[in-house]
Amino acid sequence: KRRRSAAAPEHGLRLPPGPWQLPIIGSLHHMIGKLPHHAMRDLARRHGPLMLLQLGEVPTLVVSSREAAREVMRTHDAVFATRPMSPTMRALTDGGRGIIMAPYGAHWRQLRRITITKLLSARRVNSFRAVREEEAAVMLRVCAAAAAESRAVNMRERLSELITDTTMRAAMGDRIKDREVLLRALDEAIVLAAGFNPADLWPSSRIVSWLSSAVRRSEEIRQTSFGILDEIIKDHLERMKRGDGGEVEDLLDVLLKVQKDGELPIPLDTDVIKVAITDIFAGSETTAPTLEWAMAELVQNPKVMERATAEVRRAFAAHGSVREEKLVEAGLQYLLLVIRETLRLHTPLPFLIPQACQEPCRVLGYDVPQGITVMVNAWALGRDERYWPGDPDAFRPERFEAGGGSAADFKGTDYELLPFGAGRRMCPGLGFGLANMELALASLLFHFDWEVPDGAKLDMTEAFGITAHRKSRLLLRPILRVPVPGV
Ligand code: HEM
Repeated sequence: KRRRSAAAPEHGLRLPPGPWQLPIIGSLHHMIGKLPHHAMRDLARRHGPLMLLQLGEVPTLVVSSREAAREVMRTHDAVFATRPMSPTMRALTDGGRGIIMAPYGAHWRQLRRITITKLLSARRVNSFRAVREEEAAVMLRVCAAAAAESRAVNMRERLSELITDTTMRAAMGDRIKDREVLLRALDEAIVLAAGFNPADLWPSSRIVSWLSSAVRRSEEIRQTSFGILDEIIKDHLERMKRGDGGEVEDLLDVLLKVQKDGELPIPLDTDVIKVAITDIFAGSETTAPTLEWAMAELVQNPKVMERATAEVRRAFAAHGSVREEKLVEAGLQYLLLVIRETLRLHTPLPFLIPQACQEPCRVLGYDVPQGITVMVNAWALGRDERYWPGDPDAFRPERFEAGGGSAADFKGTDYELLPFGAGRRMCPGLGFGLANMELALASLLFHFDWEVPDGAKLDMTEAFGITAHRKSRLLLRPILRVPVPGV
């Protein structure tokens, strides 16, 4: 077959290869019937680790090897440190004013600094310890009730509720008006953000944008959530004035204080605070699906489940429940590897968050044009036979132990394992996310054994969406082994 480059071949440029294209749809026909990250892995096997696609009108560079990822995220990190802005994203994020979608520059740099030093620092994450423990206890009580009646638990519901409630309390406390409306708006925003909708694929077409409701709807959603956040901010400011800030300072308090102090080079306006708070929810969307996959893999792999359970029960036998303070002391090594292995196989953001090339650049001998969207197929890297020889698809946390075959970790320096990305735009919520995941998993395994209700094999199919979640819901029956306090 004839290979064609996605971007117009300019004079003397050596563009990366890619599959043949059709008018208007570009390369999209190569992806029909498959999940995008699966389709792009299959295409990359034929066209190579740097591949040009044309997704509708949008020229896209797909990165699919460790070496190519290192070039993009380390060697040329600054060149690729901006985000492409689709019409839907522009509407949802008020033109990229939050941290996730902000173009690279002074505004992003300032928000990133505030996020790292004040919102998601280790100290701040620790300050929400009690919130996490209380919410985990709520989940455990629901599981204990199910166990008492030999009922199965809908894990997706329980885990989503756990993460949503924990995040909500950390972000803006627990006295929230219109909580349900806000959560529904945020949920819908996540679906719209997945892209691959006509308005984002053909941004220049007026007919398409007129026919597609995505941008209109995104605008409405932002207005709804901004309206609710206005009220919440008003409440916070009144409480701060009264000196009644609640027990734990929440993230909105922190941002409002930063705003009031007024010591920033770029004043923090209230709309930016609203998008920044929304970003915290968006970032947390990855956590519950990861926990659900972890539980699914554990029940499918009884030996792993046994070892992880034994480790938690040994560490907390004397306490009768999992306490986060002790969790850190106990250092549940194996459980952490279970999480690492889950993130490898079920990379929650299969393409990370798209980046864009800010200036013409050479990568692995190819010319990469300015403005092109860059997608790193982290999911494909995590399952690549070259980096995980022998059993790339097997769930085997032991692979990360000494002599187990891989020393890779997800800290952004091992480019075959990139669930949190790497470089300047790497996830600043790693600590926040891990704290939630560790406590939740340790608690579930400490108190209960888990089984599939009819002993059937689980369906491990993934659903379409910006996060790689399970297609079928996960129903598991808990069997109480250690009493849940207060039940
Ligand atoms: C399992 C948990 C999580 C995973 C796998 C994950 C993954 C990612 C990835 C892949 C990126 C893009 C990195 C890049 O472009 O190189 C990212 C960015 C980001 N994440 Fe996370 N994330 C998680 C949890 C969280 C949590 C809990 C929060 C907030 C509380 C959060 C906040 C953010 C923010 C604000 C960014 C944007 C950073 C920027 O553009 O400068 N994440 N995350």
